[in-house]
Amino acid sequence: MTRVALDLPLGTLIQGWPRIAAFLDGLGLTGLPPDRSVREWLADLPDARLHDMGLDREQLAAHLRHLTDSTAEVTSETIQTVTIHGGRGKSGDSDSADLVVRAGEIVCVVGPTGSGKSRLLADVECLAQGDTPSGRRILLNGAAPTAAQRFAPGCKLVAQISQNMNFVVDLTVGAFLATHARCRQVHRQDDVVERVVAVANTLAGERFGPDVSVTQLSGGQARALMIADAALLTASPIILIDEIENAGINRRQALDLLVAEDKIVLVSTHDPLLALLGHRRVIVRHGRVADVLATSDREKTVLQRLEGIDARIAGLRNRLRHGERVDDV
Ligand SMILES: Nc1ncnc2c1ncn2[C@@H]1O[C@H](COP(=O)(O)OP(=O)(O)OP(=O)(O)O)[C@@H](O)[C@H]1O
Repeated sequence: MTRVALDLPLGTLIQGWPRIAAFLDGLGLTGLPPDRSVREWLADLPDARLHDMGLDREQLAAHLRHLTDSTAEVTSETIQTVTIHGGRGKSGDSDSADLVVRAGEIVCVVGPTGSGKSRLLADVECLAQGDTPSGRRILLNGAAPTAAQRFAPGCKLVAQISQNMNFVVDLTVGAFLATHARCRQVHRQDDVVERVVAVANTLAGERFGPDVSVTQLSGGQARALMIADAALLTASPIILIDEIENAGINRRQALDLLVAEDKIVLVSTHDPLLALLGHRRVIVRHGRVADVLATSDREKTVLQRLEGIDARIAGLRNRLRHGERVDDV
């Protein structure tokens, strides 16, 4: 077992490694102290308990090591959890908790300007191993990523859709997507291209076709195209989004699309509607994870009201765009 995993709290290990959770459960080892490290727990496990299981301490450690090692060989298709472990803020205070994000979950990152939202996303983007200013370690299925997972260009586990996205190629949307589909060795490339453009058009306010150049897309259209591409064509199981502009893109639909594809989604945002669309939100303060809140039922009701207000603002925006006068709201 890697050092990182041995030093992890049991709770994190169980959440992050589903196979270990099942193994311990099968041995009747339930209700384990979530805050103790594996090393401490193993050392204190009574001999009688081990005897009942027909294992000695070494064998139990060896089984856990085997399960950890075999899950370390994960491919992009099998990333079930991303764990953000052991970080500290700008003044050196530790993050309030480890954060385990599961496939199909949206976690929003909120906090004042300069609080460390982008740092947190960047830590995930580079699969940090204590080598960034926050000291965070990112674990995949509970284990440290292999060198290939971190550095091999063909093994891109994390896709980032950033705020300042400029295309450096001058291709049409169709040619751009077809090139991507070819790189991914996707069958029936024409169908996929058509599907990505169609889905992007359901997200973007203003429609665009496959023949328009990517450099001519508006900010909202480019973001819609990248989200549709990330959901339908990119193999990366982890998607990071640095804000989705509120003008001209259906944010709920964009996130639903990624969740339907079982992606692990982290979104940094200042937008209340987007923040409440997440299943949970991480509150970042002075560079540190200060809290993690699950979106409550009352907040979901607030979200519905916000979406109503948002739709009215969108309607108003459209009328103004089309040169109309607005005498009422
Ligand atoms: N945990 C940390 N340890 C050390 N430095 C940090 C940490 N978190 C953030 N910083 C530094 O603080 C600065 C601001 O952080 P960052 O850009 O991530 O903030 P932000 O919340 O994304 O801001 P904005 O909302 O303006 O985009 C950066 O220089 C970043 O490197």
